[in-house]
Amino acid sequence: MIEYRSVTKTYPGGTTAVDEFDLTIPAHRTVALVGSSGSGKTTLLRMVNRMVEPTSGTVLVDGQDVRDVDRVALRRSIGYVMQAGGLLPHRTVVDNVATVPVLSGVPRRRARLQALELLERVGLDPALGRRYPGQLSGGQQQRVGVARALAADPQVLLMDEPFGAVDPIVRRELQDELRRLQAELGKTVVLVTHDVDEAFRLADQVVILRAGARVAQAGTPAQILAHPADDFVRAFVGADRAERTLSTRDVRGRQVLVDGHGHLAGVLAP
Ligand SMILES: Nc1ncnc2c1ncn2[C@@H]1O[C@H](COP(=O)(O)OP(=O)(O)OP(=O)(O)O)[C@@H](O)[C@H]1O
Repeated sequence: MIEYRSVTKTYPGGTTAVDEFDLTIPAHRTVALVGSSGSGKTTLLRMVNRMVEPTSGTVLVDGQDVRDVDRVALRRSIGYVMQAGGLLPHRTVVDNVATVPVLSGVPRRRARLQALELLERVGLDPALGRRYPGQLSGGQQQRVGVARALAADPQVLLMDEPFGAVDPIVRRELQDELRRLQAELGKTVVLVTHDVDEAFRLADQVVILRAGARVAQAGTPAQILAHPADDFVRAFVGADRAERTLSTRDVRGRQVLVDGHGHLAGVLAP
């Protein structure tokens, strides 16, 4: 479980990126922080592993104030996936994945074997382990980034625009993969994205942020879509977008769903 209690972050230049933020993220759930550029999403994420320290307030992971945990130990115990993988270019894929376990004392051979298993787990051929990151596609690099974040078997996974740098088809594949992994592993995932569709697809809870990380609305995707809190949320999620407004029609005795463009969206089960 991750708790933000009245957290504020004012950067040295005077920008208050996060203003009195409160949120509880239950264990084993995926929460998406969504908002436009500069709304404080990355700042919020990085406060969990102390890459950013709050100006005031407290962040707790499993009931423990992160300030009371050694920074290096904390960072190694929390998986972090960033945009474009963030891989070390001069290390092979397998060594990228094995780095944190080796630093934490796992013998190199065992760490490499585990890394090969992890590559398989994220849908990559382990033979790619011998390559360098520059010899992989963007989507493959992102998968390696996920494998690396999982290597220390963390309870918490922080993901900052993890699929931002790939094309829409690969993005969709990676999203499906993450859903599968999440169903299998049950980590506590905090996902930062500016893509509301991605948030709805992946998260149990979605938090929509205005500037200063002020919560415009928090809820399940269904709650937010059905009852947007205000015009800001409505505009942000496009609740009235044609592809989201569905209605039923009777076609030869079967109920079919059509979207606002009149395109078939599905068939209702009898
Ligand atoms: N190291 C820093 N020093 C000064 N100001 C910063 C720093 N990091 C972020 N900011 C400012 O804090 C605000 C929030 O930034 P943050 O990166 O958390 O937002 P974001 O929602 O993740 O944005 P994006 O989607 O563009 O990544 C912005 O106004 C940004 O300019």
